[in-house]
Amino acid sequence: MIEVKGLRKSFTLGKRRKTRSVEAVRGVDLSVAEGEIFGFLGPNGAGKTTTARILCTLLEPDDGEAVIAGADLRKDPGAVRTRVGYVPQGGTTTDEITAREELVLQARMYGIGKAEAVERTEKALAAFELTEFADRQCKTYSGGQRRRVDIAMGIIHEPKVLFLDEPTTGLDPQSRAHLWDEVRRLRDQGMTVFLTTHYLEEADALCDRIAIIDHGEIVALGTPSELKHGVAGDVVTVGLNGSGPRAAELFDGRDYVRKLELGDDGLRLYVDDGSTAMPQIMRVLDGGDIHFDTVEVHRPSLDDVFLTKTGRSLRDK
Ligand SMILES: Nc1ncnc2c1ncn2[C@@H]1O[C@H](COP(=O)(O)OP(=O)(O)OP(=O)(O)O)[C@@H](O)[C@H]1O
Repeated sequence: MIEVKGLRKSFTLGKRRKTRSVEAVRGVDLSVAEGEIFGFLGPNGAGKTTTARILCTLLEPDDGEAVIAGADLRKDPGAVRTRVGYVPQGGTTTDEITAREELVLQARMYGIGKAEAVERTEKALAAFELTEFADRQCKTYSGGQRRRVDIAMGIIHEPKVLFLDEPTTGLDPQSRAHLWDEVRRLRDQGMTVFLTTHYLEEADALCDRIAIIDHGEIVALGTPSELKHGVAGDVVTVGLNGSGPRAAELFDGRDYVRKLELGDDGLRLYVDDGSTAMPQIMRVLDGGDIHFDTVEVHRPSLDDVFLTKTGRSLRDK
């Protein structure tokens, strides 16, 4: 549904002799399947918005190719525009206008006839649970309600692909969860969703596949579990009192242990899959008569993936 090859974009900053160039997007390749929720995860300034804006025809790339919903970005930007919806960071609603007016206006801007625009508006208001306050000015809405109006506006012309730029920034956890449900509902109806986020939990919980972007380049791509599993495996930590060296000896050379470390907190065993390694570990501990205080499995997070790929934590951003 989205095929991107070698996408590049630089911006020039400053004036006259003091200009410098920022390479916002540096050769991005990606492929998004129909009906997928695809996450573009990265820290501030990584190039997420620039990529999304290019793919929605709002910015011209310096180089590269893209085909979106069957339309070529460079040769037929008009066709791309009718097949995508874009919800920018911060939304598009106007304070003094009501949700109903916004939606009808948006539909009309896409050339949809009046009766049809009104009908689609009613459907969208119901689907996004906005009917109750559809005739109140947008400035009276909560953050979550206003975001739902933004998304309803983004899909009123029934696009094939919806681009959501940081859709849950500034929302409380409950509104965030509600919005995730809305996005899943759109996916279940067959829409392809491309969303940018810097929230690890959002990418993990919501996205079918993720591209991690840093300094304009994709550093990792896959399903959340592929990414997490690929870099680190699981870590089983056995809290021991005194018998650490003897336990380490017992586990040394076992085929399910990739690596082991003896630290202050006990023995750390790096394994492919904690749930299958655990029974074997317990048997070894039992058989060796090793007394332990705790056994814990740590599954790697997307932050571990980011850390492995970039040497930095996304949580510090
Ligand atoms: N219009 C512009 N003029 C100059 N530089 C720009 C412009 N737009 C983006 N940039 C720069 O390009 C880089 C990528 O920005 P972009 O907005 O794409 O990042 P982002 O990953 O979306 O970040 P955020 O999460 O903060 O929105 C940044 O260094 C940014 O300062």
